[in-house]
Amino acid sequence: MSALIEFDNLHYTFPGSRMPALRGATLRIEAGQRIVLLGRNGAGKSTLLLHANGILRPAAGQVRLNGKPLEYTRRGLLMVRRQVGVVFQNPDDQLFSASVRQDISFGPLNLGLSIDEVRHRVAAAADLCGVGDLLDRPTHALSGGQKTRVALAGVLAMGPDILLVDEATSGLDPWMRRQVFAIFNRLVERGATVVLATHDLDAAQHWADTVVVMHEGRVAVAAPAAKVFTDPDLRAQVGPEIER
Ligand SMILES: Nc1ncnc2c1ncn2[C@@H]1O[C@H](COP(=O)(O)OP(=O)(O)OP(=O)(O)O)[C@@H](O)[C@H]1O
Repeated sequence: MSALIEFDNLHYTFPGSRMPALRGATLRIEAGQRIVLLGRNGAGKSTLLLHANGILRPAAGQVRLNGKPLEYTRRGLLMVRRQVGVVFQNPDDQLFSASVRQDISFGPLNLGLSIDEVRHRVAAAADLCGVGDLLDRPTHALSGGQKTRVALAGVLAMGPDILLVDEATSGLDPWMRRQVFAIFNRLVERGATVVLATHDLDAAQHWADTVVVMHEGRVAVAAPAAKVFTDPDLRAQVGPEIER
Protein backbone atom coordinates (compact mmCIF):
# COMPACT_ATOMS: atom_id res chain seq x y z
CA MET A 1 0.00 0.00 0.00
CA SER A 2 1.23 3.48 -0.72
CA ALA A 3 2.26 5.73 2.15
CA LEU A 4 0.23 8.80 3.09
CA ILE A 5 3.23 10.89 2.17
CA GLU A 6 6.64 9.87 0.99
CA PHE A 7 9.82 11.91 0.62
CA ASP A 8 12.03 10.08 -1.80
CA ASN A 9 15.71 11.05 -1.90
CA LEU A 10 15.12 14.82 -1.79
CA HIS A 11 17.88 17.25 -2.59
CA TYR A 12 17.48 20.98 -2.14
CA THR A 13 19.77 24.01 -1.90
CA PHE A 14 18.33 27.43 -1.08
CA PRO A 15 18.95 30.06 -3.78
CA GLY A 16 22.17 31.93 -3.05
CA SER A 17 23.39 29.26 -0.61
CA ARG A 18 26.37 27.02 -1.26
CA MET A 19 25.42 24.41 1.35
CA PRO A 20 22.65 21.95 0.43
CA ALA A 21 19.84 21.94 3.00
CA LEU A 22 18.64 18.48 1.94
CA ARG A 23 21.05 15.82 0.68
CA GLY A 24 19.00 12.75 -0.11
CA ALA A 25 16.26 12.95 2.54
CA THR A 26 14.00 9.90 2.46
CA LEU A 27 11.01 9.29 4.74
CA ARG A 28 7.77 7.36 4.56
CA ILE A 29 4.81 8.52 6.66
CA GLU A 30 1.66 6.46 7.20
CA ALA A 31 -1.80 7.53 8.31
CA GLY A 32 -2.51 7.82 12.03
CA GLN A 33 1.03 8.47 13.23
CA ARG A 34 2.33 10.80 15.95
CA ILE A 35 5.74 11.79 14.70
CA VAL A 36 8.35 13.96 16.34
CA LEU A 37 11.06 15.21 14.01
CA LEU A 38 14.30 15.96 15.84
CA GLY A 39 17.70 17.20 14.73
CA ARG A 40 20.22 19.91 15.50
CA ASN A 41 19.74 23.47 14.27
CA GLY A 42 20.15 23.49 10.50
CA ALA A 43 19.64 19.71 10.12
CA GLY A 44 16.93 20.31 7.50
CA LYS A 45 13.69 19.78 9.45
CA SER A 46 11.93 22.96 8.25
CA THR A 47 13.19 22.45 4.72
CA LEU A 48 11.74 18.94 4.65
CA LEU A 49 8.35 20.14 5.94
CA LEU A 50 8.24 22.91 3.35
CA HIS A 51 8.55 20.21 0.68
CA ALA A 52 5.49 18.38 2.03
CA ASN A 53 2.93 20.79 0.65
CA GLY A 54 4.90 22.04 -2.31
CA ILE A 55 6.09 25.38 -0.90
CA LEU A 56 9.55 24.18 -1.90
CA ARG A 57 10.22 21.97 -4.90
CA PRO A 58 13.14 19.54 -4.73
CA ALA A 59 16.04 19.93 -7.14
CA ALA A 60 16.11 16.13 -7.29
CA GLY A 61 13.96 13.39 -5.78
CA GLN A 62 10.21 13.21 -5.42
CA VAL A 63 7.43 13.89 -2.93
CA ARG A 64 4.46 11.52 -3.26
CA LEU A 65 1.07 11.92 -1.64
CA ASN A 66 -0.98 8.70 -1.52
CA GLY A 67 1.46 7.30 -4.04
CA LYS A 68 1.07 10.14 -6.55
CA PRO A 69 3.90 12.59 -7.27
CA LEU A 70 3.12 16.18 -6.26
CA GLU A 71 2.08 18.36 -9.16
CA TYR A 72 3.51 21.84 -8.94
CA THR A 73 0.65 23.48 -10.83
CA ARG A 74 -1.93 25.80 -9.25
CA ARG A 75 -4.50 23.03 -9.28
CA GLY A 76 -2.05 20.40 -8.06
CA LEU A 77 -0.88 22.58 -5.18
CA LEU A 78 -4.45 23.36 -4.13
CA MET A 79 -5.15 19.62 -3.97
CA VAL A 80 -2.03 19.07 -1.88
CA ARG A 81 -2.86 21.91 0.52
CA ARG A 82 -6.29 20.46 1.08
CA GLN A 83 -4.61 17.36 2.50
CA VAL A 84 -1.36 18.66 3.93
CA GLY A 85 -1.41 21.50 6.45
CA VAL A 86 1.75 23.23 7.63
CA VAL A 87 2.02 25.48 10.68
CA PHE A 88 5.19 27.50 10.22
CA GLN A 89 7.89 28.14 12.77
CA ASN A 90 7.11 31.86 12.73
CA PRO A 91 3.35 32.55 12.67
CA ASP A 92 4.02 35.98 11.14
CA ASP A 93 4.92 34.10 7.93
CA GLN A 94 1.43 32.64 7.92
CA LEU A 95 -0.94 35.38 9.07
CA PHE A 96 -1.55 38.07 6.53
CA SER A 97 -5.23 39.02 6.66
CA ALA A 98 -6.64 42.04 8.49
CA SER A 99 -8.60 40.03 11.05
CA VAL A 100 -8.36 36.64 12.71
CA ARG A 101 -11.68 35.60 11.14
CA GLN A 102 -10.46 36.49 7.64
CA ASP A 103 -7.24 34.65 8.25
CA ILE A 104 -8.86 31.40 9.36
CA SER A 105 -11.38 31.70 6.49
CA PHE A 106 -8.72 32.12 3.83
CA GLY A 107 -7.88 28.42 3.33
CA PRO A 108 -11.46 27.06 3.31
CA LEU A 109 -12.59 29.88 0.97
CA ASN A 110 -9.79 28.89 -1.39
CA LEU A 111 -11.15 25.34 -1.42
CA GLY A 112 -14.30 26.75 -2.99
CA LEU A 113 -16.56 25.75 -0.09
CA SER A 114 -19.92 27.46 0.47
CA ILE A 115 -20.02 30.50 2.77
CA ASP A 116 -22.08 28.52 5.28
CA GLU A 117 -19.59 25.67 5.32
CA VAL A 118 -16.69 28.15 5.67
CA ARG A 119 -18.42 29.87 8.60
CA HIS A 120 -19.02 26.52 10.27
CA ARG A 121 -15.41 25.39 9.79
CA VAL A 122 -13.98 28.71 11.01
CA ALA A 123 -16.12 28.66 14.15
CA ALA A 124 -15.25 25.01 14.89
CA ALA A 125 -11.50 25.46 14.29
CA ALA A 126 -11.38 28.72 16.29
CA ASP A 127 -13.20 27.05 19.15
CA LEU A 128 -10.91 24.04 19.10
CA CYS A 129 -7.83 26.27 19.25
CA GLY A 130 -9.24 28.58 21.91
CA VAL A 131 -9.33 31.69 19.70
CA GLY A 132 -13.11 32.00 19.31
CA ASP A 133 -13.10 35.25 21.26
CA LEU A 134 -10.35 36.74 19.07
CA LEU A 135 -12.13 36.44 15.72
CA ASP A 136 -12.65 40.18 15.24
CA ARG A 137 -9.18 41.18 16.40
CA PRO A 138 -6.49 42.33 13.94
CA THR A 139 -3.89 39.56 13.60
CA HIS A 140 -0.99 41.95 14.19
CA ALA A 141 -2.33 42.76 17.66
CA LEU A 142 -2.02 39.23 19.05
CA SER A 143 0.55 37.68 21.35
CA GLY A 144 2.97 35.09 19.96
CA GLY A 145 1.04 32.14 21.43
CA GLN A 146 -2.28 33.55 20.16
CA LYS A 147 -0.78 33.93 16.67
CA THR A 148 0.36 30.32 16.76
CA ARG A 149 -3.13 29.15 17.70
CA VAL A 150 -4.72 31.28 14.96
CA ALA A 151 -2.27 29.80 12.43
CA LEU A 152 -3.17 26.31 13.67
CA ALA A 153 -6.91 27.09 13.42
CA GLY A 154 -6.43 28.28 9.82
CA VAL A 155 -4.75 25.00 8.92
CA LEU A 156 -7.31 22.85 10.80
CA ALA A 157 -10.18 24.63 9.04
CA MET A 158 -8.88 23.01 5.83
CA GLY A 159 -9.45 19.54 7.34
CA PRO A 160 -5.98 18.16 6.60
CA ASP A 161 -5.06 14.46 6.65
CA ILE A 162 -1.56 15.40 7.66
CA LEU A 163 -0.58 18.25 9.92
CA LEU A 164 3.03 19.39 9.99
CA VAL A 165 3.93 21.70 12.84
CA ASP A 166 7.28 23.44 12.77
CA GLU A 167 8.51 24.24 16.29
CA ALA A 168 5.32 26.14 16.96
CA THR A 169 4.51 24.64 20.35
CA SER A 170 7.51 26.11 22.16
CA GLY A 171 5.96 29.57 22.69
CA LEU A 172 2.79 28.24 24.32
CA ASP A 173 2.09 28.37 28.03
CA PRO A 174 1.80 24.93 29.71
CA TRP A 175 -2.01 25.01 29.76
CA MET A 176 -2.27 25.91 26.09
CA ARG A 177 0.45 23.43 25.22
CA ARG A 178 -1.70 20.67 26.73
CA GLN A 179 -4.71 21.92 24.76
CA VAL A 180 -2.73 21.90 21.54
CA PHE A 181 -1.45 18.37 22.15
CA ALA A 182 -5.04 17.31 22.88
CA ILE A 183 -5.99 18.73 19.44
CA PHE A 184 -3.16 16.74 17.85
CA ASN A 185 -4.42 13.58 19.59
CA ARG A 186 -7.95 14.14 18.35
CA LEU A 187 -6.65 14.49 14.79
CA VAL A 188 -4.66 11.28 15.11
CA GLU A 189 -7.68 9.43 16.53
CA ARG A 190 -9.56 10.54 13.42
CA GLY A 191 -6.86 8.90 11.29
CA ALA A 192 -4.76 11.96 10.50
CA THR A 193 -0.99 12.11 11.03
CA VAL A 194 0.70 14.85 13.01
CA VAL A 195 4.38 15.63 12.48
CA LEU A 196 5.99 17.92 15.00
CA ALA A 197 9.44 19.35 14.23
CA THR A 198 10.83 20.30 17.59
CA HIS A 199 13.68 20.23 20.07
CA ASP A 200 11.21 19.10 22.74
CA LEU A 201 12.54 15.75 23.90
CA ASP A 202 9.61 15.30 26.28
CA ALA A 203 7.26 15.34 23.29
CA ALA A 204 9.51 12.79 21.59
CA GLN A 205 9.57 10.50 24.61
CA HIS A 206 6.03 10.88 25.91
CA TRP A 207 3.83 11.86 22.97
CA ALA A 208 5.36 10.49 19.77
CA ASP A 209 4.91 6.95 18.54
CA THR A 210 7.61 7.50 15.94
CA VAL A 211 10.77 9.54 16.21
CA VAL A 212 12.58 10.77 13.13
CA VAL A 213 16.01 12.30 13.46
CA MET A 214 17.53 14.44 10.74
CA HIS A 215 21.23 15.01 10.42
CA GLU A 216 22.92 17.17 7.80
CA GLY A 217 20.05 17.12 5.34
CA ARG A 218 19.23 13.42 5.61
CA VAL A 219 16.92 11.29 7.69
CA ALA A 220 19.35 9.49 9.98
CA VAL A 221 16.78 7.54 11.99
CA ALA A 222 13.06 6.80 11.73
CA ALA A 223 12.00 4.35 14.43
CA PRO A 224 9.45 3.68 17.16
CA ALA A 225 9.92 6.27 19.91
CA ALA A 226 10.41 3.68 22.63
CA LYS A 227 13.23 2.07 20.65
CA VAL A 228 15.06 5.31 19.86
CA PHE A 229 15.49 6.09 23.53
CA THR A 230 16.32 2.60 24.75
CA ASP A 231 18.09 0.64 22.02
CA PRO A 232 21.83 1.19 22.54
CA ASP A 233 22.64 0.83 18.81
CA LEU A 234 20.02 3.39 17.80
CA ARG A 235 21.05 5.68 20.63
CA ALA A 236 24.63 5.56 19.45
CA GLN A 237 23.54 6.27 15.90
CA VAL A 238 21.38 9.20 16.94
CA GLY A 239 24.05 10.45 19.31
CA PRO A 240 24.04 14.14 20.08
CA GLU A 241 20.72 14.74 18.36
CA ILE A 242 18.84 13.31 21.30
CA GLU A 243 21.27 13.73 24.17
CA ARG A 244 19.92 15.97 26.84
N1 LIG B 1 15.76 30.85 3.47
C1 LIG B 1 16.95 30.27 3.51
N2 LIG B 1 17.96 30.70 2.72
C2 LIG B 1 19.18 30.11 2.74
N3 LIG B 1 19.48 29.06 3.52
C3 LIG B 1 18.54 28.59 4.33
C4 LIG B 1 17.21 29.18 4.37
N4 LIG B 1 16.49 28.48 5.27
C5 LIG B 1 17.30 27.53 5.78
N5 LIG B 1 18.52 27.58 5.21
C6 LIG B 1 19.65 26.68 5.47
O1 LIG B 1 19.24 25.35 5.19
C7 LIG B 1 19.76 24.44 6.17
C8 LIG B 1 18.60 23.67 6.80
O2 LIG B 1 17.81 24.61 7.55
P1 LIG B 1 16.44 24.23 8.23
O3 LIG B 1 15.78 25.52 8.60
O4 LIG B 1 15.71 23.28 7.37
O5 LIG B 1 16.96 23.47 9.53
P2 LIG B 1 16.14 23.03 10.84
O6 LIG B 1 16.55 21.62 11.10
O7 LIG B 1 14.72 23.33 10.68
O8 LIG B 1 16.81 23.97 11.93
P3 LIG B 1 16.22 24.65 13.28
O9 LIG B 1 16.22 23.57 14.33
O10 LIG B 1 17.26 25.69 13.58
O11 LIG B 1 14.89 25.22 12.97
C9 LIG B 1 20.59 25.28 7.13
O12 LIG B 1 21.94 25.19 6.74
C10 LIG B 1 20.06 26.69 6.93
O13 LIG B 1 21.06 27.64 7.20
